[in-house]
Amino acid sequence: MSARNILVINCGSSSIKFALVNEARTSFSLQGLAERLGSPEAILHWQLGEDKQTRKMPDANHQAALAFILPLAQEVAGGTLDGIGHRVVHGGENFTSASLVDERVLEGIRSSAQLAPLHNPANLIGIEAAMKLFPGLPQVTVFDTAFHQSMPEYAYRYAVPEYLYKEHGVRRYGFHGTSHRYVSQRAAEMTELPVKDSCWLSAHLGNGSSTCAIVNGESRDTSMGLTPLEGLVMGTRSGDVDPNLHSHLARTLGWNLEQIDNMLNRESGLKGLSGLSNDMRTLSEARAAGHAGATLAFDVFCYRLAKSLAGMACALPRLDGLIFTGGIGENSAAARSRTLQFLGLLHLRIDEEANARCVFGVAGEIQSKDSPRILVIPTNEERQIALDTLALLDT
Ligand SMILES: Nc1ncnc2c1ncn2[C@@H]1O[C@H](COP(=O)(O)OP(=O)(O)O)[C@@H](O)[C@H]1O
Ligand SMILES: CC(=O)OP(=O)(O)O
Ligand SMILES: [Mg+2]
Repeated sequence: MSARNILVINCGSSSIKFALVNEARTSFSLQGLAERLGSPEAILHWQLGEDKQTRKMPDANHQAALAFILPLAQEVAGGTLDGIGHRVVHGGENFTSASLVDERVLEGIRSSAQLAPLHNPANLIGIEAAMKLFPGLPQVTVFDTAFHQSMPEYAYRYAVPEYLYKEHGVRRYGFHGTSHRYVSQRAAEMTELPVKDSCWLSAHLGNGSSTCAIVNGESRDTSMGLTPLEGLVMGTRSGDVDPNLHSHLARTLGWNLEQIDNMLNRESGLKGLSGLSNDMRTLSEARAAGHAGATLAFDVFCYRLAKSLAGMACALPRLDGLIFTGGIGENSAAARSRTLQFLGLLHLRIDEEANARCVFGVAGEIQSKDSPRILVIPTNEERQIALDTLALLDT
């Protein structure tokens, strides 16, 4: 049998990553990224072999970007596609592993959409567009939530009445599972610590950000919860706030639920704190120019990240190291350094020269002597989704 080709579509909250993955090769024949979607700076980058191209798509949303991306992938793949793997953010308790798309699966994703309002609708747009263009191909969904199904009950339950869990599914699910799983496996390859005997903290820092405690290759706790709003400060999401903020805003400002949801999911985080941008690159430039809001947003982001990592350490029997990944984790040496200033009590110390080297896709160890390992590992959700898709097609 010749090596198979899988097209992977990863619709994030403000981006679409896509890749044509051949099971026999580690590099992608086609890969790309549509980013800053929904803004005047929306732009599509793709790479075909060595050839890099860029196309500005002002104000393009997910649908508009897919209308360009899918035909491009179809053309490059010719008749050689064996399946399509889709990232789906929220699978609730309905899905604990990858699934072949059918009406039941689509309904399951729709029913979880309220819990992931920035994501599941985007994921569905991707699946439906691909089904229309490639009706004969198997479509597979790989869920962010699946990896965290191994959390113990004391980590996933909220301290609210039991019937809310039993009858309404109110519990912590966690997200970014595909990324946390991928980087913990890569960490094993880089360090020769076997997956089955390893204890990692992982920080996935993108537009959405989360931390995870991974013991022997299994998630034991993670910072996101019922929805991808809990936990860290993110691009436009607040992360943790006092739960009474909701009733406070309703009582004092007369806000309705939609206004509160919108403020917490789309107007908060780095964007809300800085008053400038949700994008860490823009904030880095502004910080260098002395912008007070950008400096505060950066500090709150790093301090809250450190606090979350220290909390996650409770789930580990020992600490082998910390992994940084995601757009900010892979590229912002400044954010890594500032975060580690707050983590001295975990004996985590950074080597600034090594830290400065690990940007733009360079993986490596950045700890100083006598510190547990600190790794920078570019995530590759696309490759992991392709592998999961192939594994499902084999069953
Ligand atoms: N060179 C860089 N320096 C600092 N931040 C960066 C850099 N490159 C990308 N980022 C940040 O990474 C974030 C996007 O991360 P990414 O993982 O690509 O997002 P998504 O969650 O949409 O998949 C943005 O905040 C962006 O500013
Ligand atoms: C779950 C989540 O936050 O995803 P993203 O980082 O793609 O926004
Ligand atoms: Mg992402």
